[in-house]
Amino acid sequence: MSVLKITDVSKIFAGPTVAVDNFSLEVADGELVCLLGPSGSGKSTLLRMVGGFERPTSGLMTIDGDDITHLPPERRPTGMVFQSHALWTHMNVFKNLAFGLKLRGLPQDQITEKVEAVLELVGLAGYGTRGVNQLSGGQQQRVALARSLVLEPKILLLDEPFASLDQHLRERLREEVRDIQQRLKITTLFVTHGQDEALAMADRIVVMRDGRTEQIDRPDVVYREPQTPFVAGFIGTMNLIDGEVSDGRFARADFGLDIPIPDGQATLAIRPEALDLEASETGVAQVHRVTDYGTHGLVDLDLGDGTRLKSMVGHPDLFSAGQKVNLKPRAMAAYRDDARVYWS
Ligand SMILES: Nc1ncnc2c1ncn2[C@@H]1O[C@H](COP(=O)(O)OP(=O)(O)OP(=O)(O)O)[C@@H](O)[C@H]1O
Repeated sequence: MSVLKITDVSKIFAGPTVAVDNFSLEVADGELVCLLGPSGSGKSTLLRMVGGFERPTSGLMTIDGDDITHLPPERRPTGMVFQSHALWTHMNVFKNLAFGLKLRGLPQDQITEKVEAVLELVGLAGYGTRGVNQLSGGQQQRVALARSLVLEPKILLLDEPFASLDQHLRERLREEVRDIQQRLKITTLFVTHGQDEALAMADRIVVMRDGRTEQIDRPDVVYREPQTPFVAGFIGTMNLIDGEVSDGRFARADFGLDIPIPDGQATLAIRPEALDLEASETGVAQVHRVTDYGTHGLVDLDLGDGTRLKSMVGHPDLFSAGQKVNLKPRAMAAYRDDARVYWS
């Protein structure tokens, strides 16, 4: 059952800039969907429209069947957490969380009960009397999350909530938020331009480009079966090589396998972990650099014309700069005119 339904929504800013272009999406009950895309692809604008902070130029949005397209934020069953948490620094943690409940006219004992429960949920039990400025960045972001959750929204909207935090804390918080989201089974729309975050947290990822959907799928599917060269290049590390295919063979480099598509231009996509190397004095590529990461190695290769490729290897000590190698892809995809025409 879908809770949130976005149908043909567009947002055109003066300029004109088409920030969101005829976008449709259904989010199921309890699902966490990540909007992932490069800067300017319209993620934040879309999220802000769902939260009521931006008015769509056209289109329809419903929550549980009710039209919310033109409702102000406070009349929607949504809770939004912003990148900069926007907590009230002149109030302590408890008051920050209690504020919205007070506006709703809840009695004090219920307010206290709900605030304490949500502080416990985000791992900040006992922090109620702390000033916001006496908290670390990560704790402040937990309070911001708690402030949304305490109002028990049907849909949680998160706009790059970890962007200002360091890598280590970001990884911890995304696990915590995912745990909380799953425990509460709260339907969540999450904006990020971090692919790791999307792959780690999402039930489904919407890859956005120029205000449109490039692909919607489960994280593993987006990673393994990117439908367009844009998605292939955007998610994870990918070797993308343009060239001609003729009689099933890639003209620029012999990969030793047939690519069964009609002759013509193609973009090949091969993951570094799917590109095996075989040392050979007549190899088609030359090793440029070998980096040993301990758990694995990364070999940078040159196809001879300046094209760089990467191969992930289990034994980096077998390779050295200047060495010639043959390329043995175990899996690849071929794209033509922005569509996937072959994959193995
Ligand atoms: N208030 C505004 N007025 C005019 N143009 C805007 C406004 N807000 C956003 N835009 C434009 O709309 C487009 C989409 O912006 P948006 O912020 O939604 O992208 P984003 O994918 O969230 O990017 P980022 O990851 O950098 O936050 C951009 O071209 C942006 O310049």
